[in-house]
Amino acid sequence: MALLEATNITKIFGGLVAVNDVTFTVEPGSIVSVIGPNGAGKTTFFNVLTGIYKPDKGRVVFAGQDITGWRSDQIAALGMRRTFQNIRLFGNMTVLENVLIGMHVHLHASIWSIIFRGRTMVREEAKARNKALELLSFVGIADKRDELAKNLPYGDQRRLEIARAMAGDPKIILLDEPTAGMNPHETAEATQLIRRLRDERGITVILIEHDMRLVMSISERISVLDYGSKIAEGDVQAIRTNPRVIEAYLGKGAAGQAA
Ligand SMILES: Nc1ncnc2c1ncn2[C@@H]1O[C@H](COP(=O)(O)OP(=O)(O)OP(=O)(O)O)[C@@H](O)[C@H]1O
Repeated sequence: MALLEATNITKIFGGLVAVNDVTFTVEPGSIVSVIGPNGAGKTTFFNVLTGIYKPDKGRVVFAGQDITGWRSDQIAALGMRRTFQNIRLFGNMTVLENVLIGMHVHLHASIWSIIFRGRTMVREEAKARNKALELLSFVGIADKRDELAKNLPYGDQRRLEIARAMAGDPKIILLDEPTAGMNPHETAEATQLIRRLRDERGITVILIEHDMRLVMSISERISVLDYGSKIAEGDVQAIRTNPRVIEAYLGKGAAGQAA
């Protein structure tokens, strides 16, 4: 059974059809990418999947439940987490606190009592802190646990976002341009991390990404959007050799890079 099934999703802003009748299925344990030129509707589609927008038409089924119209916190609690194109960390909180925030839907104690060490919550707090530290180790920034998030280098902020997304034990993580602004070395490291999410933690991954080298190296399936519509879907080979995709979306240079 598919983990995520979005059927005939349409989202309209005023007169603009940002997502147009898109059907998209994700199998558990896979890494899939959504690509397309700027303004194609990728982020809007993510926003519909994660409950930030309600679709004007269509249905989203996740982990066997119809989640169409659910709030984003309810969807997160069911096991769908995401990162954002523009990093959204709590800059004036520490790295560790940012991960604890990501855990809050799973804790009985309120996040404030954890941060300010409410007496009755000591045991739960210790468990949460240990888990947060383990996640920071997984993404490779445990040594920075006490730094303010805003002081981390850019690549580490992206890692922290992933650790925070992992904090709720998600079944699936949606990554919106996780390597935007990274240098090639950071991008290679991020690629490894995304692969490890799936291979070592069993987390299904959906990726919006403009870096075609990354997309082609990591994706098992790729869906291509343009002007809100899905114009192609398939494995790397099918997308790489699809003339419409090459000409309209990858361009000759990118297609060469991907080959
Ligand atoms: N809240 C909004 N209100 C009105 N129009 C919007 C809104 N959000 C997105 N749009 C429009 O919808 C279209 C799709 O935008 P979206 O951000 O989903 O594209 P994208 O494929 O993610 O682009 P990019 O690769 O540049 O991030 C664009 O024309 C955009 O201007």
